[in-house]
Amino acid sequence: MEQAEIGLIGLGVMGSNLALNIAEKGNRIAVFNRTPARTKEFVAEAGDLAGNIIGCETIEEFVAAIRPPRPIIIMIKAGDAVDQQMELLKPHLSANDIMIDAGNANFHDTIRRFDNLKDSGLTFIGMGVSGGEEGARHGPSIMVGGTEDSWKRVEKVLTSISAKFNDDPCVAWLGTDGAGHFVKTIHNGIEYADMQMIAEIYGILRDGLGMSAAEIGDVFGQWNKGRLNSYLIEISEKVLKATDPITGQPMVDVIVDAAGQKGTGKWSVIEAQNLGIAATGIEAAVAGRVLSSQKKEREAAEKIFGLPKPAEKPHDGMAFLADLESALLAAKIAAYAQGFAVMAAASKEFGWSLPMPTIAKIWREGCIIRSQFLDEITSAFTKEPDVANLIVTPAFSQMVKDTDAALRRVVSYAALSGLPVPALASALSYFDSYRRGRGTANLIQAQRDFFGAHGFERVDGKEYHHGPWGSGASIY
Ligand SMILES: NC(=O)C1=CN([C@@H]2O[C@H](COP(=O)(O)OP(=O)(O)OC[C@H]3O[C@@H](n4cnc5c(N)ncnc54)[C@H](OP(=O)(O)O)[C@@H]3O)[C@@H](O)[C@H]2O)C=CC1
Ligand SMILES: O=C(CO)[C@H](O)[C@H](O)COP(=O)(O)O
Repeated sequence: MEQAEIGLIGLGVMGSNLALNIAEKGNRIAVFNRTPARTKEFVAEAGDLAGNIIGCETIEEFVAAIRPPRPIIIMIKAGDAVDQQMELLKPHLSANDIMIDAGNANFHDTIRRFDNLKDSGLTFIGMGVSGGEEGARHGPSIMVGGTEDSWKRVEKVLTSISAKFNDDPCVAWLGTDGAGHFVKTIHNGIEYADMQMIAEIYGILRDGLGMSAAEIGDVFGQWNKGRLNSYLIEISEKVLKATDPITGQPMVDVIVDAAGQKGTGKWSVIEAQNLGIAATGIEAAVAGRVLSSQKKEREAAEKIFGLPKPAEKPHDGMAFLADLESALLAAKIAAYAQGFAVMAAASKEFGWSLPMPTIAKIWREGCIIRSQFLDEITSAFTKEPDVANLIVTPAFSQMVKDTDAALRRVVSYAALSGLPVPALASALSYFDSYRRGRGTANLIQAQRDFFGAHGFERVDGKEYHHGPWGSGASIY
């Protein structure tokens, strides 16, 4: 039997769709799944594509079915499962074979796996894949980390299966070892912020203005034709207009308001903190999911405090809807600017030289945060690849100037109505902090010096000084 050019392990949601995508693009692929019944089922359901697929029930059979040197994609549950799978695979591989972890790995694990294989003759690629089930099947955005040589060996097949924005493939080599998985993690962090902000706007429309799910869906449908055009707004409209087949209620109204999370948002926040970058939108989104999951506590608290009466409805409903649209854009700018700032800091820290314009480019199609907005980010970074913060580029500073007043009005309305908008409010505070040359940390420095003799810099000199705090202060 003719050998396959590539192998794939893990026929779950992502792996099975990626395998069909690879087969459809004319590549012969061998597949293996821990539970063999799934492999049989997958091949049986592959239809016309089955001719390009070799289903294997054992690892030995799987490895033998791929032409050396073998590129092998591992698309399984992230974490220990990947280490276990790699250990099972390793003894069967030969020099120059490449193991490609395509799951949502923590980039620290990717660096460790990359280093562990360095002297083995085998190669490791850590590859972020975004786009969910549909993306995997018809064209995901792919973020590759590893050696440049290993990238060149898989570039052709990855380019063939990736999403395309116009004719540009949404796949790129972003740097060594953990670069690809780091960028995927921040992609997901931004995804969390974007989703949280959309949910907060939904909350204002539902609980402040009293709109039905379908009416809110219409609003998002309108916005999707404008500056907020994006996959997440598009699916929000579809979700809000869907009906529960069991009760006939809007589907969204019968879903428990407790969000799951698998780790990438939390990792984004941890890395941002480690790198000293304020990623307030992502932090708010992760905290928002945590609070959402404390449903019983929230219900008990509502019994104690009740809910505040919503503020008086805005007199000009249409103007307020326009404010909400602008507010969402303003907050989105803050979250994306923060995400890119985290990547810039990581690039320096880990020596990756992450290409910001390329990252924005490969997020324009295929991935969950794909949008028109990312094309504008691509243009801004192409003009100024090393800019400190996206919000100071000419295009984005103008957008902020055009929208920040609306964000202020929306956050004020939400605060007066007792409606939680942690991500929108964090974006406003971020702008207000970032653009204010003289802040209030002088008082914090004085307090630190008072209780801990930490010293402070004076506005009229560079050396550290202590204040005249008198008795009771720790320096006396
Ligand atoms: N779903 C999504 O939208 C996206 C997911 N990802 C990432 O892709 C990866 C796969 O996700 P997804 O396809 O959704 O997951 P699924 O739950 O659909 O599938 C999980 C797969 O992992 C296999 N598996 C689990 N544990 C082990 C193990 N110990 N050893 C070997 N195989 C194991 C399962 O095999 P078995 O059938 O035997 O249980 C199955 O093939 C994850 O890292 C996920 O975070 C990335 C982008 C988007
Ligand atoms: O990577 C993805 C999308 O880009 C996956 O869907 C991931 O599972 C999303 O994260 P979480 O489950 O934490 O919401």
